[in-house]
Amino acid sequence: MNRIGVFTSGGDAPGMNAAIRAVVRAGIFYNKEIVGIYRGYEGMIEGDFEEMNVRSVANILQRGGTMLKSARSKEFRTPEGRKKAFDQLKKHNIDGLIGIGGDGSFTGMHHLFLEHGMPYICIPGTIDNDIPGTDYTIGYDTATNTAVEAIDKIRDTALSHNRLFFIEVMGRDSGYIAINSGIAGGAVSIIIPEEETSIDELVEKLNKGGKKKKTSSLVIVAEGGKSGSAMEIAQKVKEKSSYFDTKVTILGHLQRGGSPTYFDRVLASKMGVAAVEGLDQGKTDSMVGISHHEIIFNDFEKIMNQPKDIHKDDLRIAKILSI
Ligand SMILES: Nc1ncnc2c1ncn2[C@@H]1O[C@H](COP(=O)(O)OP(=O)(O)OP(=O)(O)O)[C@@H](O)[C@H]1O
Ligand SMILES: O=P(O)(O)OC[C@H]1O[C@](O)(CO)[C@@H](O)[C@@H]1O
Ligand SMILES: [Mg+2]
Repeated sequence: MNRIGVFTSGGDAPGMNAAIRAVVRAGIFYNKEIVGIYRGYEGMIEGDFEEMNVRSVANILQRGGTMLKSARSKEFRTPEGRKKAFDQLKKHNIDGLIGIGGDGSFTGMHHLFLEHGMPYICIPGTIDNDIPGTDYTIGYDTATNTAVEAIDKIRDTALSHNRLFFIEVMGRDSGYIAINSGIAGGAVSIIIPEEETSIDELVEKLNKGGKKKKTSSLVIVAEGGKSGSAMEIAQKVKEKSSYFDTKVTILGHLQRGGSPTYFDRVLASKMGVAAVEGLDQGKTDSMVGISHHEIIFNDFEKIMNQPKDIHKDDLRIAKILSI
């Protein structure tokens, strides 16, 4: 393994830059050549490559976003698109890949490996924390802290105006950001895609709070849930009870940006070094992860066919605390 390509793919996540830096510096430390691939699989198909050196990654550790830029590529989902990407990698003598991205990006690398034998290691970088085989993905801690900061601010207005707020957080089909920002932000209820939510039970809970002189409430809603968006849930609640002055805030992409927390920087640094070492030692079709504070590797087949369990106990705790 002499020349390693590094890229970021899927939604950007705070800490991706720290991971790129770690891959480039560890690669150079182990006498490898490192090639940066711009715009994820889109840039891989087009051959948008650049040689990286120690200085290419100076002053990026603390920055949000990704200096290599990111993309979602439709073409890479096809065997023809992946063949084009592989031809570009061969043309540039790249003999191993380190991709930083979410479950979709990992699946893409797996297909490239199956079809063309390109060795790779995935570094889990997504705010969603929705990849099995690691306790944490890069960006999740920062995004959840950002959500909590926003929730605290909304609470000020909720309290001052006696309002009920529905706050929608990101997480595609994953309730991680919702559960933990909900616990940290003192939400009365947390609605996640992994669990059915009864609107009647929610209204009953809110009414109960109202009777106990609770004048304001925050409900955290994860996007992509079966009960609908925060806007739709708020509407359904309004139809069943006119008791509340109701507002909706969608936090959206502000959760994806900003300077990474210390946790995400350290996680990204550890995972970046481990990915280079793993690839150099012959590991492939695998993802670096963290479990009980230890760096681990998991093969694609072992982890990607199982759902990541949402912590049922966290939901239980949220329910106890929101009486
Ligand atoms: N099943 C698949 N087969 C081949 N390529 C895939 C597949 N799924 C995803 N990809 C590729 O990976 C890219 C990124 O995937 P996706 O948009 O799902 O984001 P992700 O990596 O899961 O990150 P995030 O969820 O944080 O945005 C896709 O645009 C596509 O090019
Ligand atoms: O920025 P885009 O492409 O709209 O994607 C939004 C999605 O990306 C994420 O931020 C990360 O996967 C999800 O939480 C969200 O559903
Ligand atoms: Mg994903």
